[in-house]
Amino acid sequence: MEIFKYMETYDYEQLLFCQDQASGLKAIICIHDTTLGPALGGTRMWTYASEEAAIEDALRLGRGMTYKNAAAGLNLGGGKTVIIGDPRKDKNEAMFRAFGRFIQGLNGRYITAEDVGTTVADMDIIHEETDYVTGISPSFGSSGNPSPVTAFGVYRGMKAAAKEAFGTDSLEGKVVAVQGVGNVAYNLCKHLHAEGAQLIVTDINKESVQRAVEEFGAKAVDPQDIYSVACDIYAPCALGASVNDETIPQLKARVIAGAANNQLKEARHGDIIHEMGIVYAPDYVINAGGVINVADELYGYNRERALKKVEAIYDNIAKVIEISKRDGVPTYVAADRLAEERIGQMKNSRSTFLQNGHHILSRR
Ligand SMILES: NC(=O)C1=CN([C@@H]2O[C@H](COP(=O)(O)OP(=O)(O)OC[C@H]3O[C@@H](n4cnc5c(N)ncnc54)[C@H](O)[C@@H]3O)[C@@H](O)[C@H]2O)C=CC1
Ligand SMILES: CC(C)CC(=O)C(=O)O
Repeated sequence: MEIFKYMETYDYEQLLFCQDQASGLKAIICIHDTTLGPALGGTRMWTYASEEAAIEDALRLGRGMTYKNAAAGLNLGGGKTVIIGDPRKDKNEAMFRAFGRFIQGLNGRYITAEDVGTTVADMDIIHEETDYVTGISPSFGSSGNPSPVTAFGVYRGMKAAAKEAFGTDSLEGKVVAVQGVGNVAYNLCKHLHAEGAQLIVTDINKESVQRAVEEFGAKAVDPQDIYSVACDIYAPCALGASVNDETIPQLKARVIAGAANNQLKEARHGDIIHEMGIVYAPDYVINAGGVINVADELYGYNRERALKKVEAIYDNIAKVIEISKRDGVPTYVAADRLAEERIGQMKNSRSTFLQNGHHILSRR
């Protein structure tokens, strides 16, 4: 990968490699765009097949956060971190302390939170070194684990997409195929089960599947079979790129609505599903509940206020569908237009000179 070429193509600001030998920390922080404010995005810990795969993930996820935060109406830019390692084996206190010091060194340009492989406990350790971390324990006045709130937002967005596809936003009796029943999807399943949806689930972790079977009466299938099951809604809630050339021909669903980031392997897959008449709820619009929740900490966390904003993901998905129909474009393009319009307007207003920080004559 030609990194600078890639950064230039998608207008990235900064990519940082952080290494701490004693703790084994290998982290890549990507700051994509800070037009709207400091870059906020979680930290993913994963066993990447190669360093290149980790860099690509950081870059894609960081850019996704710029669009997510802009489309959600947050005054935040986009960034993300990936830590290379196995979250079940390689974590230690010193690793997250070292990482916290690197974040502190950015002086507020980047604020972190949880993502796949990291927990509230990890954020609490980072907090020992920096204030630029959200989703820490509620005892600090923070919002805690973002996953249940992300799930609530996905549930709301799924209803809006269902309204478009089925003429009603009731999910009662709808069959939902859920890929990955981790932190977010477990909570999503709770909402869906309560509304009377039928669940088909899969996960590479057998215990997670068993929990969904026992608690929600879900039907379990093998990971490779989740794409082809007879269902109304496909909810990708594991990792990215599950909508691709191999899986699209297998899909029976009329709606794709789930929590995973970067669901489309490539943009053209969004065009294909659009042509097939599938209603796709763009990933970064529907899964913004977590970031909306942690961002509320910047104003003094108020859960009621945060949940009200997350509830409105229903309206945001409806708006994206409306733009898609008005402009005759797939929903992923409509979502990009929504985000880019806001960033573009702010970029322009920021071109006005303002003397921030030191006085221009302070060198005297
Ligand atoms: N946690 C949050 O608040 C937010 C999460 N997301 C995204 O939602 C997705 C899920 O996040 P979490 O629930 O927090 O992560 P998680 O790690 O708790 O859950 C992911 C689940 O997917 C399973 N999985 C991985 N590969 C799989 C495969 N090939 N087939 C089936 N299952 C597989 C894992 O075993 C795990 O149970 C991720 O893409 C994450 O980036 C997006 C916004 C916020
Ligand atoms: C988990 C969130 C709080 C932020 C984030 O990284 C995301 O929305 O993907």
